Amino acid sequence: MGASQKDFESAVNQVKLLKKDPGNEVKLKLYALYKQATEGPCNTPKPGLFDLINKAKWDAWNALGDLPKETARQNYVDLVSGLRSSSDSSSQVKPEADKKQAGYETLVITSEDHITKIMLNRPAKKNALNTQMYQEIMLALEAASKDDSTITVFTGSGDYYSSGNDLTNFTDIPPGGVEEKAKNGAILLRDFVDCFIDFPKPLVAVVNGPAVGISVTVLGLFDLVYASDRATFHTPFSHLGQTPEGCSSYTFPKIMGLAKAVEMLIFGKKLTAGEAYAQGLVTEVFPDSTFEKEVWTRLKAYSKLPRNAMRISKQIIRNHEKEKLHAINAEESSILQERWLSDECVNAVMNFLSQKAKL
Ligand SMILES: CCCCCC/C=C/C(=O)SCCNC(=O)CCNC(=O)[C@H](O)C(C)(C)COP(=O)(O)OP(=O)(O)OC[C@H]1O[C@@H](n2cnc3c(N)ncnc32)[C@H](O)[C@@H]1OP(=O)(O)O
Repeated sequence: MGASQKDFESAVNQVKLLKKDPGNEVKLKLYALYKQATEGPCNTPKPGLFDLINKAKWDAWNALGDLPKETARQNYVDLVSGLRSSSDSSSQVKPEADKKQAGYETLVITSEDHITKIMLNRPAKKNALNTQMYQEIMLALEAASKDDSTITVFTGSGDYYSSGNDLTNFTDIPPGGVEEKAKNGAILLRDFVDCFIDFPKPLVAVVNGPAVGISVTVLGLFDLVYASDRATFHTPFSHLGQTPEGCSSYTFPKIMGLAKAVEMLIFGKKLTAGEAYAQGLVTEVFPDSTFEKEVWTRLKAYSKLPRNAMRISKQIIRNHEKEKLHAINAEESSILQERWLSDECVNAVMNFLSQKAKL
């Protein structure tokens, strides 16, 4: 026997109580099954090209064709039941409360041994950077620049360092339309990268796993980059109809030479940790089995060095290029503002959102 109307209504209520966000793909399935169960086959007009969210919803509903209402109702109830069991065993990192700084939702920030650690904490989304995470990182860097730590460390929670810009950032269109969205995105990007250019203390990346897009490009503004041998470095900008950011159009050719930078930034060649080390992007690679232990032992020793000497040395090394980096950041952000409106970029993002096409 199929699910009753009461089972269905109860499942609809349970969705609102899920502890863990099931992700866009599942939300689309739930939406489509709900519409099919309550209204039958999709017969509304297809939304326009730029109405990304409603188009994705329409596509999901329309894909169910003539599926009977009763079957849709049963499939909805089964899907929710599966989600409830996996939501109960959610595994986001929850460190000891006394060391953790409050007020951040997408980051876990701890201060210990003169080290402020900023951990990207959206493991279920491979630590993709959504708008909130960009904003929280800027706040965290501002706070770390003033706290009593000597060094600041970025790392990722779970198996990824970060999968780069959260592609769903493109779907939340404001009343001013896609032009306003692109303009706001360029301002956010510019402000975000400026914080890395201006950061006054030694900045360290502990790259625990694969890194994509903007999480790779800003590494050129870090002072140390330690990588697990599981890490990879990927900047698939052309595949996404986009162009380099994070000052990488300048820092990468400077770090690794023009030929290797072009392979990464134009052709999207993914580097292993060993290759990234050979090309100067990574300071040192460690076996994954001993990565955390070796890196943190090293960083704890470094963090005891005199604070002012380290800060002033960073200034001497970096300050003469700051103005240039700000100008490059402004130019890269403004070029991206136009790119985000291009068919190439819109199609690539829609492709990811609708099919979850993998790189
Ligand atoms: C202010 C704006 C500034 C913008 C600056 C410009 C920045 C540019 C960039 O950073 S370009 C790089 C953008 N990133 C990507 O294109 C990566 C897209 N993701 C993938 O290709 C894959 O997810 C993967 C290879 C990273 C991992 O694959 P796999 O191991 O098979 O895992 P899943 O795909 O199942 O991922 C799990 C879960 O996470 C969601 N997710 C992963 N990465 C992103 C992302 N970048 N944006 C949005 N969502 C992402 C994925 O959809 C899954 O979600 P689900 O469980 O299905 O809900």
